[in-house]
Amino acid sequence: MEALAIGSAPPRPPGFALAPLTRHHLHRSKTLAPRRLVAAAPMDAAAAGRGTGPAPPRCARAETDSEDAVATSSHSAEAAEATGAAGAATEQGNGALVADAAAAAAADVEGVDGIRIRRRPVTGPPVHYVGPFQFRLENEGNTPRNILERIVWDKEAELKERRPLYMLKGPLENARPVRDFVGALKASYDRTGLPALIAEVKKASPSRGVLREDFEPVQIAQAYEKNGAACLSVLTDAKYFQGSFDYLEAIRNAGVQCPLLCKEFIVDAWQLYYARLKGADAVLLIAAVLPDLDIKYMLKICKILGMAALVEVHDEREMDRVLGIDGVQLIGINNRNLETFQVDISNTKNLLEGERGQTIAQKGIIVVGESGLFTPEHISFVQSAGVKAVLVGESLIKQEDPGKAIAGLFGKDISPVSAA
Ligand SMILES: O=C(O)c1ccccc1NCC(=O)[C@H](O)[C@H](O)COP(=O)(O)O
Repeated sequence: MEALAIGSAPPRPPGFALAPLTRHHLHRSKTLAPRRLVAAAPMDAAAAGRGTGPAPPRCARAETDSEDAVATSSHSAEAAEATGAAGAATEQGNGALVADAAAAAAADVEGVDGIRIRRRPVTGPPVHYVGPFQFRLENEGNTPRNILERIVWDKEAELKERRPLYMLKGPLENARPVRDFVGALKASYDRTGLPALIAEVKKASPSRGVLREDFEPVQIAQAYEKNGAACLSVLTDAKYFQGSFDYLEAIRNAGVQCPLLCKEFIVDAWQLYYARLKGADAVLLIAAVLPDLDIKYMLKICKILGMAALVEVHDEREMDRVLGIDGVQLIGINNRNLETFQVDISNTKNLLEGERGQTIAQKGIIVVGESGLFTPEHISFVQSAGVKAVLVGESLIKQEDPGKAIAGLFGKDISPVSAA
């Protein structure tokens, strides 16, 4: 492992000097999306708490407003704040023209960075008070369009509370040694001839609510390991998955040998260091959220930290982007549609057909099939599509004995003991 370079400024891999803070990451829509004045909706817990009262009077205009801005990189929101991006708004008269312009702006974001998830609006939702009542002006620019966007915006707000990076330096030097995540997947595949299992320690999810009431992360992790999981994935997001970095740490400290994936919504390099500090051997990088430049930058940091990166894609476009990035060892194909939450495992097959599958084979990339795997037939379906590993949460965690459920999922006992 290379030496950790943490000082007062975040380390920058060679060739990436100042890249995260340049303004080219910042896409600012010059035209305003149509505005709607609404009573504050429960966008978050705090807002929900405040939103109970008599129906507010209709209000024609806000006194303050802000220009829409879409930041498209992990650092661009900070950059925008630093440069005072929020400005006064002007009202648009022609709704159709404005809608067209908003659509063009959204397409422009994809065109520039290839990401589907917009970053936190620089100004946050504009809030307007009339006497005791609170209103929020909703528009396309400040309203998350799907659950992943909502999660990411909340994550960016949550990260404002983080400790400065230099404070992680000392503890990081004493972090437990990193385990070989990719090696464990390969070894398991070679041992069983079946896709290696990354078993997910997942208490709840936005699509399914609470999956397991009596949630004992360490016990579950131990049971997964005993019954043949190659690696574990530990949800650390608290708000939407009821996860915790403490779970990751506790599992690591309990002597579990399986390498651990920190299942977090990474939007900032700081999270990589923190994940490592808490015992992660691998992290998730979501292509829908991160522009190519951020993925490259984060892959370099992962390498410095000795961690693997599971780069997650949802569709052909994201797959093509990720296949164009050097150094990707693991690609996860998520079968869950972010807009509808529907799970369709044929997504894995579709994305591995033809040239893409060939490129993946040539590059020696391990593909991980993610989400919606419940039966041995599902496992063999994604295996024939080309996956060498699977990431499974719900179908195991909901069973009375999640460890024993592994044999049910694969149609046979895959525990190391059974092979001995
Ligand atoms: O699980 C969700 O509802 C979800 C919603 C929005 C973004 C991500 C989400 N899940 C993360 C995952 O990738 C899954 O936890 C993982 O693939 C396991 O899926 P499953 O076996 O279907 O629990």
